[in-house]
Amino acid sequence: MTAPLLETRALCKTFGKVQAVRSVDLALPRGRTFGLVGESGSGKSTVARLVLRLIEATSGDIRFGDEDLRRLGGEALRRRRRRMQMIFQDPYGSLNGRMTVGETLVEPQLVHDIGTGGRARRDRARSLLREVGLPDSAMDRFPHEFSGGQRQRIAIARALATDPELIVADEPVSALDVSVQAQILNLLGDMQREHQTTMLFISHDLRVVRYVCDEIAVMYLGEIVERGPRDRVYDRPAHPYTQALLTSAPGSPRKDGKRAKLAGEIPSADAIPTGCAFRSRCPHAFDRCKIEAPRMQDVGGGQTAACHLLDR
Ligand SMILES: Nc1ncnc2c1ncn2[C@@H]1O[C@H](COP(=O)(O)OP(=O)(O)OP(=O)(O)O)[C@@H](O)[C@H]1O
Repeated sequence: MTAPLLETRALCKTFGKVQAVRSVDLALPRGRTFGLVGESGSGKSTVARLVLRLIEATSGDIRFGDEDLRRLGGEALRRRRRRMQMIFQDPYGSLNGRMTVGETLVEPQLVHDIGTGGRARRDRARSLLREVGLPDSAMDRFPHEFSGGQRQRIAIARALATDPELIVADEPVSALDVSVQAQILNLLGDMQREHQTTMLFISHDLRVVRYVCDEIAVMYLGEIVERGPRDRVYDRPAHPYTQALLTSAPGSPRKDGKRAKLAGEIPSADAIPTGCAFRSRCPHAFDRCKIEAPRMQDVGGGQTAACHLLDR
């Protein structure tokens, strides 16, 4: 095993009384796609913003390569940022409508001092467009002239323009028509492999995550409750929350009727249940779950989960 590209230890973020991220340990292997799943409000986007240092952590560590990301400032942080890019859910909002596609792809190169001269940068922009399946003629057009899927292609090309080591994709296909989602997921997968980029892929949709991720972590109310290689987590989910998410997913193949669907709403992050945070919705909750928070434990095959049932 090579050292992970990105690692967090006991990462926490509070917004007043809201505990958005609670002691998250992550390790993203280089050149792989790591999926972070959970319902809306589980803290996924906050983790993304923390690791890109768009917001400051309340406590905990973030290591990027051999650097302590939370201590970086000034020029060193700027250099680091060049190696990290984000792809957002909304390709309409994330592209500047007043810039042509060519300008959109040249600008990050300028900001980060990549390439020498306008000509080289425009050549690179055209080659990025071709990579994401758009013609050279797109260079002089504006984002609004493209469909949602095409705009997400432009956003992917822009993310690649600085040759990043890490791409954080936050719900990158959730705003797209279902018919276009698979194309964009394929493209992201191809790009990731081609460029050997490490990707943190965030989605509430387990089907989407299964499609692209090598490893998966499941978040609930700011904590990671289960983690492991993709097939292990899908085929043998150990945590009742993961089981319920899988049973509740549209098109779920699990028709064995043994597993409960996800009941009720996720509690508010400013009133997290004591003990196990999932107990208020867990069909298996018992006394111990009220008083003691379960620790992550090994369930074999590189999979870990935090549930008292595992001790039974
Ligand atoms: N700037 C903020 N101020 C206050 N609370 C916040 C802020 N950002 C996030 N939160 C809260 O933190 C919790 C986690 O939010 P976050 O957006 O990270 O979840 P998520 O899993 O990404 O969900 P979604 O998909 O809806 O964005 C939520 O309760 C949210 O309301």
